[in-house]
Amino acid sequence: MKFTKTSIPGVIVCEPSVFGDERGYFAETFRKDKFEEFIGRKIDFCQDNESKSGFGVLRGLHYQLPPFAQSKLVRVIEGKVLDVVVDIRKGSPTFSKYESIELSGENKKMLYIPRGFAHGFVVLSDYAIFSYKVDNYYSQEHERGLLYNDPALGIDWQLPIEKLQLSQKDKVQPTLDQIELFNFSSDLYA
Ligand SMILES: Cc1cn([C@H]2C[C@H](O)[C@@H](COP(=O)(O)OP(=O)(O)O[C@H]3O[C@H](C)C(=O)[C@H](O)[C@H]3O)O2)c(=O)[nH]c1=O
Repeated sequence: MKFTKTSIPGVIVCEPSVFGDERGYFAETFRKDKFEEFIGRKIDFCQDNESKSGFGVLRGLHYQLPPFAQSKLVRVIEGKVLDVVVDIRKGSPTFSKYESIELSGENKKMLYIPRGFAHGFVVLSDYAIFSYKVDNYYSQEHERGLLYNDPALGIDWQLPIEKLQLSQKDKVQPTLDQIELFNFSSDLYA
């Protein structure tokens, strides 16, 4: 497993070793020991999620408030997405900054997203099967959103707006200046 830092400290690209042979391939997609060694923190993922979406579907930007804040390890099993994370931790040196990366069944890249970030993705292939681990359970009461095209974020989703397909909920999410932020200083992992 290869770990690579990104422009936002704490957001990490993970690339598994893929062992191909005449039958196909094998890859270890998660190793708790190696993962914890690199991020320097214990991690206890407690829930796996999977979603399938067609071309142009944009899911996000979503996060959960404490005490149900979630860190995520996300990957694409089939297809290709542009994955986007936004730092919404008040006081963070990278507050309001975003990082984006193409994740695909082909490149097998994964992204580790710490607590304190809004997350979303847009599907760039005909369809994509998206799979991810979270370290806190789903809590509808603590679920929040951020408007995907908030001008304050300036996210390049790579597709023209007319190609995008969002849920009604995601079309009307609040903007950065309206949402309840995380505190960079508080320990989100207590
Ligand atoms: C997230 C979640 C949802 N649900 C139920 C709630 C709804 O009845 C249904 C669809 O939920 P939603 O439209 O919020 O699904 P997504 O738009 O894919 O939400 C996800 O989108 C972005 C990419 C994220 O990072 C979050 O993990 C998550 O918010 O699944 C559950 O039962 N458990 C869950 O953990």
